[in-house]
Amino acid sequence: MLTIAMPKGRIFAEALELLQKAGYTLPAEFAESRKLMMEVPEENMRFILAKPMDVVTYVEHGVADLGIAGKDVMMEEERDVYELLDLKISKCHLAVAGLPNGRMPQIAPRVATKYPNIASSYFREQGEQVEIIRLNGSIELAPLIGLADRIVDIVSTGRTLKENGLVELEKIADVTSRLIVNPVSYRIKDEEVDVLVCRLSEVIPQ
Ligand SMILES: Nc1ncnc2c1ncn2[C@@H]1O[C@H](COP(=O)(O)OP(=O)(O)OP(=O)(O)O)[C@@H](O)[C@H]1O
Ligand SMILES: O=P(O)(O)OC[C@H]1O[C@H](OP(=O)(O)OP(=O)(O)O)[C@H](O)[C@@H]1O
Repeated sequence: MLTIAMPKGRIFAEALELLQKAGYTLPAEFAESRKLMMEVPEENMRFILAKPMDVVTYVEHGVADLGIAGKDVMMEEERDVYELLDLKISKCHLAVAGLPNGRMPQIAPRVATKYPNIASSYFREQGEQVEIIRLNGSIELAPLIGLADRIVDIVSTGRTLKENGLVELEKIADVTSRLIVNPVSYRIKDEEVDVLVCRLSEVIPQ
């Protein structure tokens, strides 16, 4: 049996659709239920539902064999998991944004973000020393209220930036969701994992 950690939230629906397209029959209540663990004996699979940032933790600890996680999450922390497939769902990108004409102060510019490691390595590579302010959401608020000079955040349609009068300044990286696997599961359940990978590969959007 394979245990798969699914991310709650916006990736969930797209990931579920991909699994269904790949021919997996999943219970109808899966999308609506509040249950966090569900067995699908006919498919010899078990699903757990986790916060997107936590999926990789379940997989790394081996309590889930596989998981679906955004590339942003994979970039933020180096973890002991393998990336098997780019599922090409939940497309977005990581970017630096700020107020139009908002200058970076010479001394200790502040950058608000949910991704402190990505942001600090990005600015380090640019040769800029910044103070990172970690937030958990509504990142676009930070420059508006004077908490930060820049933000590093996900941009998809650009609507959140636009509606808050911010502009994208630099793109950091493209982001899509990935199928990840625990290294030990990959070794001992290789046949089951390979079947899933093959079936998903055939339905990944181009
Ligand atoms: N606006 C977006 N459009 C497309 N994909 C996005 C967008 N924002 C985030 N993502 C991708 O979806 C993943 C999960 O984002 P989501 O907002 O569902 O989770 P979260 O940030 O943990 O949210 P919350 O804490 O509000 O539940 C991110 O890691 C990223 O890969
Ligand atoms: O370019 P857009 O299509 O507007 O999408 C980008 C927004 O989506 C995400 O926020 P989310 O909705 O997850 O809310 P959050 O602020 O709680 O992270 C991200 O952090 C941006 O704020």
